[in-house]
Amino acid sequence: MEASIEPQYNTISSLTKTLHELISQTLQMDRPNKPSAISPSGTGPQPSVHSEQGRVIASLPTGDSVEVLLYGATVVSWKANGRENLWVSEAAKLDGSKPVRGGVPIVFPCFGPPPKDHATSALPQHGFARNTTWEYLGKSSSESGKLASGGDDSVKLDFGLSSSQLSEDAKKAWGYDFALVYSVTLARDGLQTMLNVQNKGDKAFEFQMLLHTYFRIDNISKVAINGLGSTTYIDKVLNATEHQQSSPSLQITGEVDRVYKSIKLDTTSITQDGKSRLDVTRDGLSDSVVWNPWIEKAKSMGDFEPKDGYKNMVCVEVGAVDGWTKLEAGETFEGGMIVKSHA
Ligand SMILES: O=P(O)(O)OC[C@H]1O[C@@H](O)[C@H](O)[C@@H](O)[C@@H]1O
Repeated sequence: MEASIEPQYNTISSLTKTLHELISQTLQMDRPNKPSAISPSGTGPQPSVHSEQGRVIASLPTGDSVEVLLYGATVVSWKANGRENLWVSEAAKLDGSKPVRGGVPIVFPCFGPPPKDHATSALPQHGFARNTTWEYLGKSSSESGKLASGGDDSVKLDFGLSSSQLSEDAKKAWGYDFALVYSVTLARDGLQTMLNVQNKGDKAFEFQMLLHTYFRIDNISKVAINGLGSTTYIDKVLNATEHQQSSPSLQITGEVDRVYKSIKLDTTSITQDGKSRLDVTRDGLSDSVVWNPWIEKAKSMGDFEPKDGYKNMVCVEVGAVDGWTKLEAGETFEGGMIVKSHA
């Protein structure tokens, strides 16, 4: 039986307070590299952050930038070295009417169509996080984490979503008391996106999560995905049967929809013409999905444009999707990725 929610937040200010408390708890967690404040030194150009039309845009003095829609906390652009690294469909809806086809939609609390016999069964495919409007919590600090740069070379944006912000339908379908904080750190040497999941209620819940990242690439026929050799995967194109990838490198020559489980190497690399293009490092997560819809599936998706856009994108999606992660009352989980873009 699902837990019922007691109304937690009577006012917007108590919600904001709770989310800020959550952030400060997050910042106090035992991490190898504690966050440091954005340098107020003023000795050189500083990162800039501004919001406009439901999105938050951060830029570094180098010109690198990131844009995050409040709808779904979807990262819709990440530019590094003058190049866009994310693919967004020309027909993507950015008005909150449906999840964004492109960028980095957040999949939570279920991946794919939820199983009928699970507490998520009444939710839509990939859950509610990608089609709910999040709150911008501010640029609380920069965080070096596995990124080398910090201080003036990086900026961290925090976004929050809790049970009280869900639509009535979503609350009814998944009545747990939770809080999510999504931290997007733009640094000179990469982008870090971390999802912190907290069980705020008195009942355990199970969830899956995934950062459904659409990477922009020049030409799919020149691309290889490396770091998934000797890994077991579920092939959703082949009736969800289980296989093992023997080759260290995957070339994409048709529809691919694979869930790689318990991956041994932390980093999955995308190479183009044999040269490193993007390195995707899992942090606290052990699964990844590789997806390219190819010709027919791209045609069948109304919001996928241009129709031959499958040649310019590949999804490498880090997550916890093999089975379920159980979070006891009061417990917290954190997972995400660090992506490096090679010029
Ligand atoms: O069309 P959606 O809901 O955004 O999903 C896109 C794809 O997302 C991938 O993560 C799934 O593995 C695919 O099966 C799915 O088709």
